[in-house]
Amino acid sequence: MSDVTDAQGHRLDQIRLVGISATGYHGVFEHERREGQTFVVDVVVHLDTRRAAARDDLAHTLDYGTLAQQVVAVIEGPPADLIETVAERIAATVLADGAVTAVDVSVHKPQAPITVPFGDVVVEIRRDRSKLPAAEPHRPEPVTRAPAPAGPPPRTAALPIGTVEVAAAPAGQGSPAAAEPAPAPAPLHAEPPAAPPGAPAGAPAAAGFGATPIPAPLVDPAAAAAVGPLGAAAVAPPLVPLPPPGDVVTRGPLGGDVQVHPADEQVGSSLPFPSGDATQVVAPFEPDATQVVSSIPFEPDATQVMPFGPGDATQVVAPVPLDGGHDAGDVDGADDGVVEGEIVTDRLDEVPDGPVGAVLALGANLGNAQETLRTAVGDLDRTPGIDVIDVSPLARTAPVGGPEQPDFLNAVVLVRTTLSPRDLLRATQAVEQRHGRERTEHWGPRTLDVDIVVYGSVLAVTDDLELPHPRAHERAFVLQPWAQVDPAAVLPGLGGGPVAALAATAPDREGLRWLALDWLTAPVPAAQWEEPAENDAQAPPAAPEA
Ligand SMILES: Nc1ncnc2c1ncn2[C@@H]1O[C@H](COP(=O)(O)OP(=O)(O)OP(=O)(O)O)[C@@H](O)[C@H]1O
Ligand SMILES: Nc1nc2c(c(=O)[nH]1)N=C(CO)CN2
Repeated sequence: MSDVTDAQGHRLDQIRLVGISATGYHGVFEHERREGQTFVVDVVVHLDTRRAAARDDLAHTLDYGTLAQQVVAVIEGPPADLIETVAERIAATVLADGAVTAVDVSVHKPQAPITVPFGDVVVEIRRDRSKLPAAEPHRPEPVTRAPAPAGPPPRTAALPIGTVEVAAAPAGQGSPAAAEPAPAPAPLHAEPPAAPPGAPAGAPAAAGFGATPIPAPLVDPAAAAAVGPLGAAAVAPPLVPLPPPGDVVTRGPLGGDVQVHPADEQVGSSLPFPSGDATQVVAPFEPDATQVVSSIPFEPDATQVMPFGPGDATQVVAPVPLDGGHDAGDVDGADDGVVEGEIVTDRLDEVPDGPVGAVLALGANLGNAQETLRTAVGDLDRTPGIDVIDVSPLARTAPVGGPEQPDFLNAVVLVRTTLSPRDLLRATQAVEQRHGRERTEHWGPRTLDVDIVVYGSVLAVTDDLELPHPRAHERAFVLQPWAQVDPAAVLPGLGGGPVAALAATAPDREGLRWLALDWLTAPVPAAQWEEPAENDAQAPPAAPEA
């Protein structure tokens, strides 16, 4: 495949891991699921290896030993019908490391059930930060698990709710062949994949897709492929002992060659480091206050800012003006040297270097609510600096708080924005106003409400804008639609966590009824408003027949 370049057009370095083989149970045919066969994988990781080289520090690159184990875990993990799916899972796993710009994955199936003599069958894909994988990364189980039952792993498994933080297996733990099957990745879309080459007409569709407790997200597959799971970039590779220096070409632990290819030969270990210290490439999301506090400036690096992925450094924005006139703790505005009338800006006014994923929650319960929401989605998409990436199914929800009022219609919209957080707030408020929003009563009825649920992984508390939205973590009318459109989403910050799990326990979850998947294009039948079914809060309507 062609080279991958950085923003300046320089070829990126590569780590190649070739010929990793393991037994998997992937395939359309029953005998493939039963007996298993050998799968062979090649991976080319595109990244900048200079930082690691300059510091001679494994923490700043991808550990190829871990990479090999992850590949084996996917091969040996939950069966998929297609090697395309296996390739996506591997790509997602590799891209979960924020140091990686792009990855090429080839999955070979040399014993494929093809009825004519053949040498090999290979699926080769490239995924990067704009063409994201259409599968979830491999997430290792916590190490204290009961032994896996004998025999091939199950054909389907539950959505790995609650396994957002990866407890990576320590280096050398067990042989790869003895590794347990990974939990089933959550599918990104509900479209049944086509039968693989060689499969007879009418071969069963992929059972691995959509067979999760949470219904498959109801999105256009093309859009789904462009949208990364929020949790994806939070997965940090485990650290293992540093290999001997200078092993430019060594034998991989699984027999394949692993090669490190610096792209720029002149770059030596004494290279002065460009702006941005390693501390900026921080840490996966940790729901622990002591972990999320960081003093880094709000300068999302374009290569780190992943749509809906907290791969960028966690940013905590205190209400501090850029001129540094405040103490960080000085939030009361008193004696702060601010001249009345002066425009005070803080980091929420800073424009990001590249597009940032944000999640917007829309609600309406006055007027023609569905029409309002539909128009509002269009308004948002037409706003310069905002691209609508995906829209959740529509939910009818019982009002939470406030006076007695009609039920709401709620939906969640995933956007990518180049606006600063505060400009995004202004833009959403402009859309509210366009639809006649009046603020008369706290939590009162409204023609349109648009809240910013998250903006990248920014954590901020200021007078006019709080991120994530301070009540998002407890609102099923936000969490349920969000989990539908991004099942792997993780709400950052205190009280945050996997959105699907939060949704399942949110106090207002019983008040939610799904209305429509295709609500942007089709009217909601009035009958669905009147007679919500019992206990259907977890189940949005089935996708319309193709
Ligand atoms: N993340 C956020 N998204 C939207 N508004 C926010 C956010 N954080 C703070 N605000 C502020 O909240 C103010 C009140 O917003 P709004 O009138 O929409 O509240 P509400 O919808 O009635 O209640 P809730 O905030 O509980 O949804 C806005 O003027 C805005 O400045
Ligand atoms: N069901 C429901 N309840 C609410 C909603 C809402 O959008 N849906 N919004 C509120 C304030 O933003 C308060 N209560």
